[in-house]
Amino acid sequence: MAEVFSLRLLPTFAGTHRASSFSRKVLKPVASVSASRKVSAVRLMRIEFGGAFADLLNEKGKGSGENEMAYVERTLGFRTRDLDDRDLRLVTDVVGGTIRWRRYLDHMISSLCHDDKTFRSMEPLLIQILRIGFYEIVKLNMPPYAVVDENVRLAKVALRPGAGNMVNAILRKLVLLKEHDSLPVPKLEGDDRAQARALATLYSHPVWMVRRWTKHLGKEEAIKLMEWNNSDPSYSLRTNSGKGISRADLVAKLDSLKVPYELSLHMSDFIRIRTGLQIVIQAGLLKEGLCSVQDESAGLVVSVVDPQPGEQIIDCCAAPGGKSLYMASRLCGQGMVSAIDINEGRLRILKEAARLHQVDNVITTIHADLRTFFETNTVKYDKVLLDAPCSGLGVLSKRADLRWNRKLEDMEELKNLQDKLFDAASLLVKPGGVLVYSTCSVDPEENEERVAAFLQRHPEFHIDPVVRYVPPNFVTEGGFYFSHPVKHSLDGAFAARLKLIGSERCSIHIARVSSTLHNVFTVFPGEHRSTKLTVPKPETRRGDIERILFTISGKAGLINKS
Ligand SMILES: C[S@@+](CC[C@H](N)C(=O)[O-])C[C@H]1O[C@@H](n2cnc3c(N)ncnc32)[C@H](O)[C@@H]1O
Repeated sequence: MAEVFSLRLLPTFAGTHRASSFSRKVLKPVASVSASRKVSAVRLMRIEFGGAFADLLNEKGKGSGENEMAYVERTLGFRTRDLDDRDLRLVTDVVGGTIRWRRYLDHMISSLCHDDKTFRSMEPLLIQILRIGFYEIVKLNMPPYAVVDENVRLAKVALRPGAGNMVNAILRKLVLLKEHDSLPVPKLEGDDRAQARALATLYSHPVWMVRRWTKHLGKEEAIKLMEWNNSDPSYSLRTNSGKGISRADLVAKLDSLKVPYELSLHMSDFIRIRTGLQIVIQAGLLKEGLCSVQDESAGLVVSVVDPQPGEQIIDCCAAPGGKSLYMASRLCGQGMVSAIDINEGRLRILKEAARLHQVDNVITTIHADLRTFFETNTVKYDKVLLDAPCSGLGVLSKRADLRWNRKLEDMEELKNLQDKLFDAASLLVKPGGVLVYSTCSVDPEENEERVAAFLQRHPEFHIDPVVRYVPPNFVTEGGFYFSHPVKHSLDGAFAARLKLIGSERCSIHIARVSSTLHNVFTVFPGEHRSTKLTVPKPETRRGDIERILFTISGKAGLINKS
């Protein structure tokens, strides 16, 4: 398709361009720069400044091209031809890799600039073009002079001739250094802090993550985890048995599309693919509801829940619905999955997917904040899944941009939210029922530590070891499920299965301490444990067991006054 030129003024990207870079007209033909390179540069701008996602999974196959082209036109001032399948793969690889290696690439780019100020004052689009060039030369080992040539041309047409000259000078320096095997990389020396900074650059992660992982895992394991996060992600497909599709049916489809695959070792309805996801998307397998993209590590969380036909299940943080859909399909049409989420838009996606997967007769969506849901809800469930909002530190290989968006401060906030949601979810469990707490994090503070804190507040629950539900190499010493990216070559995930004791097994004793304080004792016969809580409500009497247990969980204000 012929290139089309625009004479419009170029807009800013969230105010990040310098004025000189966009208040000018594009006059020169730009056909000589590859479409994938132009799209990659613009997509990187969108991800860094416009909140877009790094992966193309969020796009609906080829149709996304139109969207992409509109962004290209708005940012660069000219259109480019539509992307073909090969271009799409290239964009996915270059964008994912350039984002992952950002810290490492920036270190090298700034080392090859005159001074740090030159780097810091560069236009954002110029930085993206340089990052792409550095990534292609250093990590993809592409023919260096072709890379230099193309990136110089892109800088010239998208910015100005001077920008092209700068790209030329810096990339040529890089090529020379690479040829002499003397790339400017930091040395692993000095005290812990200096080493953490060096590791953060060498493996391109935020320093706080490196410090956290070296503390929790040790240096060697932390490095292995970072290497995993920097590797190309592989994906799994789950066959949609709810629609009567078997794994053999999906295998036949993949064969006909020539997409290489491996059958999952752990789950009978999963297939792993290393490459070819774009082909699967473009062939319409997801759109037709034949399968879902779901990591086996997430599927194993559903195995921990172990949905059985006829059960009432509630998925407390359900959207966009990967686990709800899988649980629904395992109910074989009998039972119910109530899917709550606070995010209405994401819940709509879940509803649409349920229809597509023909499990909408089993799934009911509820738009609510779990923290207050119990105030109006009276139903109790056999199984309660809390797939809590978390840092996502187990899925950094798939979510290339996430590492740069997460901040250390998020962790405290997330832990508080997780505790609140955990307490709220516990109120939905039937006596004798099951509560599963899960995350896609590898961080013990979001996993084991949250469970331990919960059990302190809720002695009415006890750990039900997951050994009966997942393969033994996924079971931790504490009886939890844990998928370790390096050990299992899957995303990181965690799940604890907790059981609420039957109410008949718990007795409550209330002793008056003073006119304003009562001690509430819950006694668990046969479990050799009891808990005591001093309740500051003189009116508190034997009352409703759940309300008292709720009191024990720390919400004394909600105790039944009757
Ligand atoms: C990890 S995601 C859930 C992923 C989902 N289980 C799946 O498998 O597709 C966490 C979800 O929690 C939801 N969430 C966060 N705070 C919530 C709250 N207070 N009440 C209900 N949902 C909440 C978010 O909107 C988000 O969709």
